[in-house]
Amino acid sequence: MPKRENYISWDEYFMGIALLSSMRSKDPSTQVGACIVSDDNKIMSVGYNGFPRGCSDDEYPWERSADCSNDTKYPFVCHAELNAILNSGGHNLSGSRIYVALFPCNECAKAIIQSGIKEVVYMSDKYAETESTIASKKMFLSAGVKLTKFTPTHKNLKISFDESDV
Ligand SMILES: O=c1ccn([C@H]2C[C@H](O)[C@@H](COP(=O)(O)O)O2)c(=O)[nH]1
Ligand SMILES: [Zn+2]
Repeated sequence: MPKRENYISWDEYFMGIALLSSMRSKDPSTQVGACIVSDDNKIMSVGYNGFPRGCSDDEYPWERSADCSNDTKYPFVCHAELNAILNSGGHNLSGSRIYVALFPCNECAKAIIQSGIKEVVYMSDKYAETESTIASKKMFLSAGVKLTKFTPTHKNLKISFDESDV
């Protein structure tokens, strides 16, 4: 019997894991997932955006705007990329790549560069016009981090939990 032909690429596999991770996010507006992969295609860590441990999802605010910035999510939420870096358990991330649903902000860009990650594969760049993203791109360029827009060959992937589908 010939091998299956319609299998997913490495990029689709790792971006798929980043997107699956993002589905754990409680952020009602933007769910971000990240997956860090070694140069020999081993998954080193994953993360998604959420409040730090001990900071309840039900007590901290999910608002995008308020009179006081501490009544919004922004000072408190830990970004997907930073969570993925912190979740890697201190492993050497030099030469790895990170798959992200959303182009990293300037704070995540600094953490990505300092941890030795060499490539960012991103899907959405919806905040491309913001100062944060412009600063990220400037730093990535200076630091020699490769930026790759994710180009899938499959438009959608289906995951079924129906055991009769196995
Ligand atoms: O690099 C990034 C940038 C943003 N995030 C998270 C932080 C927030 O939870 C959302 C953005 O919310 P908006 O309502 O779209 O402003 O995305 C991240 O994880 N990584
Ligand atoms: Zn960020």
